[in-house]
Amino acid sequence: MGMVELEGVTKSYGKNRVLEEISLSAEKNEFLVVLGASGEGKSTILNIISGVVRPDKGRVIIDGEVVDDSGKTYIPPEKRDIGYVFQNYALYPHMTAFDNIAFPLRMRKLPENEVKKRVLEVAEMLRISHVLDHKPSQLSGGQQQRVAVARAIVKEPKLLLMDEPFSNIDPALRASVRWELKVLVKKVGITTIMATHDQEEAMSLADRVALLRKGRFIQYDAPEKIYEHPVNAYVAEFIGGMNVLPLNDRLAGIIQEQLGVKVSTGEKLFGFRPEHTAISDTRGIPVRVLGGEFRGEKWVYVVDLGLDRPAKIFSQSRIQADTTIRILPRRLYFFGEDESTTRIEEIV
Ligand SMILES: Nc1ncnc2c1ncn2[C@@H]1O[C@H](COP(=O)(O)OP(=O)(O)OP(=O)(O)O)[C@@H](O)[C@H]1O
Repeated sequence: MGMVELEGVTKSYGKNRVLEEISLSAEKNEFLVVLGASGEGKSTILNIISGVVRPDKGRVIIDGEVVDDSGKTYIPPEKRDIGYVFQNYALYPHMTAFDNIAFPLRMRKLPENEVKKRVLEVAEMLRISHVLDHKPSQLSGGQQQRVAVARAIVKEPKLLLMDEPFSNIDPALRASVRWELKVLVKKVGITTIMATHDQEEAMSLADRVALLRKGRFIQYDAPEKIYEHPVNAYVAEFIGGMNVLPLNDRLAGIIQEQLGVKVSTGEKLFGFRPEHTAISDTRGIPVRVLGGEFRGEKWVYVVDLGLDRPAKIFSQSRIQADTTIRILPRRLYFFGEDESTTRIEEIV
């Protein structure tokens, strides 16, 4: 049994069905990311786990204890031993960083010398010792986030929940703050569930990603597995930006002739990743180069395959716009009528 289990959780707000029989299991010390577009219900999931919101149906189990069975059993948030980092951090504005972090310990009536010891320890770990006498308004976004994380973990909870914890941090700093946070939660050894809409953030942090869409988890797996084996065209595009394109008779013919892969009837879409595409002089799918952008380590080109939408490819060298080239994807994905993945073909 995992540290956190959701079993068949359903939640509606009025007529708006937000969660539909979702189940989830996070192992002890796992870093789980709930990924979904805005409004898909990520915060609702965290709120159900923390106990702020109750499910209509299903059960919530933390460390083997049923904390909500959507009936009589309901353990309130303050008794669930959870640390919560809110999207806007929700620091108490009139308190110093020290007092913010100390707050959950003082609520538990710990002796003041113990409070001080623990606050100083966690502040050092998060490198905010020098700003402990500052009020939130005197802190940078990154420092505020660290105070919020410190406040959430200072009582050594069983579980850490974080709702979009990087959204208020300068994009240039996000990658390093993200990395620090991952190192920290692994060092402390705490089961973490984080909500985000940012697939790159999810991929870089998660042991496993639970991808939420239309009230359900459509894929729940390690980031590499989702990247390599997306269950459908939506996941393929959302995770890592695969080119997903309609498969007409002309393209099916080119794929068979040039890449040696026979297309089956019923396969309606095909896909390939920009980073899996080589440019070939001898064979491949002919495309017209519409334009490109220099990104330092590579060029990103938009190319036209004669379909209703263009594709992206990466290249190490400059290609003239308006020329026709041949592209050779290393791996091709095929999707059926309902857009689920039918097969993956390695091109040799
Ligand atoms: N208290 C509430 N009353 C009514 N509707 C709500 C309530 N809380 C959330 N909702 C609705 O439930 C849906 C899911 O909201 P939720 O905040 O869980 O999504 P989210 O994925 O976290 O989105 P975001 O990333 O924008 O915060 C939305 O349609 C939202 O309007």
